[in-house]
Amino acid sequence: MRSRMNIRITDASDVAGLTRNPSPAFVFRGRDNASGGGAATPLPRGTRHDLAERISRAFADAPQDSLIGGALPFDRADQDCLWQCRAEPAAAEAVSTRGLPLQDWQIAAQPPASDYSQSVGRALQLMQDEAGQTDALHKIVLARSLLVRAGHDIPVDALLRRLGQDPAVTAFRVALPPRDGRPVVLCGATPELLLSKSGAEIASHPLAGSARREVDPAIDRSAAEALMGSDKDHREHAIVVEYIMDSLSPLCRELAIPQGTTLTSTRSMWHLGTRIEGRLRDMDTPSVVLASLLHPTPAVCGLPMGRAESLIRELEPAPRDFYAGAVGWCDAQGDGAWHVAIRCAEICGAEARLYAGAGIVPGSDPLAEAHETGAKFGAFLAALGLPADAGLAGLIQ
Ligand SMILES: C=C(O[C@H]1C=CC=C(C(=O)O)[C@@H]1O)C(=O)O
Repeated sequence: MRSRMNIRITDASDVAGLTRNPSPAFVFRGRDNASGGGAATPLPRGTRHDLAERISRAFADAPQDSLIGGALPFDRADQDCLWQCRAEPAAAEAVSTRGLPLQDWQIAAQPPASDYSQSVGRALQLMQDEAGQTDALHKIVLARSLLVRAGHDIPVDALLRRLGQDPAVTAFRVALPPRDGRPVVLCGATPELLLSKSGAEIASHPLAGSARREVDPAIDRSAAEALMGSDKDHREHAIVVEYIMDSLSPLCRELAIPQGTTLTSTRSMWHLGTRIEGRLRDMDTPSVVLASLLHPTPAVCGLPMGRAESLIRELEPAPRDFYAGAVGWCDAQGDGAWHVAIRCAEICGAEARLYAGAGIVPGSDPLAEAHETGAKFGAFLAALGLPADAGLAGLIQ
């Protein structure tokens, strides 16, 4: 199955269609190399309610090598940001590394790590108070952000190149709606496949349950073993797998978990992961529509979903926008790959807002969850040339 692509779209106009934007509208760098090019046009914006209709209309008169790609927001009521363009073979490009490492930078934790721990504590208290009730909260994923300000514009292409050096991730950049007339991009390196589709075959590879990688190989191995033996992390993980199996099963004639739950890793994190594979009943449903049906999984939201969504709104100080949404691409046959938009930042000029979240279930420890989010910032911070442990500032080591 073709599950990873390298897509580059050039010569895009901005989302509002007001100005020309010379930067690519979307780029995905994974194991397979493929790319799209030519003029990218913004799809009319809308929500998941009219997504299938907009996709079908967009492909109706488009050439066979046409692609749609971009970002779905975390909040299902918000508008997505999708682009249409023609696919073209991947071209090797020289990327300047000028601007990295960042110079004259400052980092602000928003909220501070201690406030984040308090919110985790509140969610845990709520779970305890509601235990046994109908509609009780079983899991919530709470996120925090780091605002990085540099003394110069952040070079997104160079950053993408550095993020893509980890073979376990899909590095991406997606042009978002401009802010005050200035270009905004979502850029990151996600390890989590929400959904890929090739013909009737689909796959999903949810991750939940995490431990920070260690430099010393023996300590690193024990961290992995502790994660694999952790009841709390397996409960946190199983909620995601069950949700995805339940959501996909009505759409599939076959659905299986061939290898069970295994350890997976990026260069900076260990995770529990479960690859799910299926065969669709109706192979004409486009991958982006399937992704929007699955999103948001309890790897980024919680269970029950509606309760978790409203508590996230209450406990997180700022809207997530496209963090914890989905990013990906879809071709005219409906095939494509959509990834969970994590380990990423929204970048505008000299500013990047990095996001990281952690799944909370009964038994979670507020301080450990703050550390976990701190560790999840590590890969992005390192790619910017900043201290990888800057997200741990303010936490007792
Ligand atoms: C929500 C994030 O990670 C998710 C994916 C993998 C492991 C997770 C965890 O262990 O909490 C999260 O569910 C994030 O990185 O911002």
